[in-house]
Amino acid sequence: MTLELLSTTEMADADRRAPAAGAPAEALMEAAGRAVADAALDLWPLARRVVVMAGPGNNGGDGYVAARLLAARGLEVAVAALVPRERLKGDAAAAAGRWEGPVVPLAEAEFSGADVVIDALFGAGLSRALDGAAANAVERLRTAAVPTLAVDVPSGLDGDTGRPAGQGAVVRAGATVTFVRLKPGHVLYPGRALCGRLVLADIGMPERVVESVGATVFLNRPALWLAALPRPEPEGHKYGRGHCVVWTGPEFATGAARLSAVAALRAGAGAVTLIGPPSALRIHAAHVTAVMLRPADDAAGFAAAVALRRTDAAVVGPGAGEGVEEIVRRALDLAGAVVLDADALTAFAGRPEDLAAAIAARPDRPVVVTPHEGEFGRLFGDAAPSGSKLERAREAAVRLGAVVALKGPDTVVASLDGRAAIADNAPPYLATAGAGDVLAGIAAGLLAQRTPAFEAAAAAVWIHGEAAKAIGRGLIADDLPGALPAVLAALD
Ligand SMILES: NC(=O)C1=CN([C@@H]2O[C@H](COP(=O)(O)OP(=O)(O)OC[C@H]3O[C@@H](n4cnc5c(N)ncnc54)[C@H](O)[C@@H]3O)[C@@H](O)[C@H]2O)[C@@H](O)CC1
Ligand SMILES: [K+]
Repeated sequence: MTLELLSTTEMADADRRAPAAGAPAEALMEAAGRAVADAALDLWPLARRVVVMAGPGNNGGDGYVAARLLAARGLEVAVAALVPRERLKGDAAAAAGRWEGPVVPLAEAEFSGADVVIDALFGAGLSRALDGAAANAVERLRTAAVPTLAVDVPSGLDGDTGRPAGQGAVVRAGATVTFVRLKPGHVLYPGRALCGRLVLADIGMPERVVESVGATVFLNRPALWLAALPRPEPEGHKYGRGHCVVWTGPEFATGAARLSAVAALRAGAGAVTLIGPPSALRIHAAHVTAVMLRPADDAAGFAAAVALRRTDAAVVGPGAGEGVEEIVRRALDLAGAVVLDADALTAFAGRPEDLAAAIAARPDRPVVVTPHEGEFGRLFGDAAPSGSKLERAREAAVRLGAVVALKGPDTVVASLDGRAAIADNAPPYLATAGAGDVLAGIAAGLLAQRTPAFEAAAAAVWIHGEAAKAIGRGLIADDLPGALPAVLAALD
């Protein structure tokens, strides 16, 4: 699968440029309709009766093409039209003109007799809520519970945000056929769930047209960052693979920091040191062997411990405890790269500009912040970025001057240069206590080896998801570091 995700504006741009590049719009529509018909036959081979809901634009045009091709294959097809055919324009009008079967007004369509409903009401570019006969049809379709194949997106879904356009109704599809490239709304929740199974169809859009729109959002897959991952040098020294430090909080909350430290080591850091109160280090000593321990009672002690040896990456946050602002500041002062998570972000609750200023004081050294939604909300307080998850992660990256991994089932990694990666490989059982601490450690382990920040964060997110998949149900965070070698080996 190609990695670029096209925004609806970029997709419309590509549509406009296609004819000059040798791909006339009517040929693209014919190919799109054919892909829809093929998917219907493929996914529901026993279906005999099909209702095609056709909207006022080109999405409806694709529906008319699919109707014609399915009828030609002997299926009983009726079109349920949102607007009379005479009101269609351009290619959609031409496609509707070639449909010789029955057309009923959408308001009068009967879904319960159909084996499959094809939803060609609206495409990914819809910006306002479905209303009138369209909204009503979505509700009737829901109660009829007929399998539904969506064209481009389930109608009502905003293809950029993955949320209902204008907070209106959205079709819940069993499968969705989209064209040329996936859109962010196919991957971001709740869109991903509403799409059902995704089919990406090649409709003959010239590749150079897609390249010319300059996509900046990508599916998070190895091809995006593999070339940036460290390759151990055969003659390398352990410090050549980077030294990572992890701040540990008090003795009764050591687990999180330990998960980060072990994950950083597993991700390939040459050496990892836990730094913190001696009482906490005694607990760590009972659990870890390869991780080094260095006592420090406060921020000054932390700074002294960090300064003892070159520190290529630092993790502050997992199990750090309250009031770690000063530890964060020292880490930002002294370490090569810094990963801030959990308590480190909460220490700046409602003061994101203070964190941004501390980050700005160390230009050219990477910072990755890894909030979940709760930490994100606390950090930004009343001035929290709004919009889709993609927009919020991107705005946060710019405001903080850091790479942001906004976690969840569709983790978005946003860089400062506008690139973003959306993950689609996290299994649901990854939502478990301590999993985020492991993610912070993987990112730090990669950063310690000089992986650039965006690539390190995106790779960490993907690797973390794959490790979880390898473990399966019953996963606890303690299992994740041990699952990393197999995932990393598969990348070699
Ligand atoms: N991307 C591509 O390369 C191709 C796209 N095609 C199809 O073209 C579609 C996009 O076509 P359009 O841009 O015409 O988009 P739509 O088919 O979604 O229709 C948009 C039309 O609906 C109107 N509208 C928007 N919101 C409305 C609302 N809430 N109530 C009533 N009317 C509303 C708009 O004013 C506009 O006229 C895609 O979804 C896809 O199915 C294909 O035909 C072929 C190639
Ligand atoms: K649709």
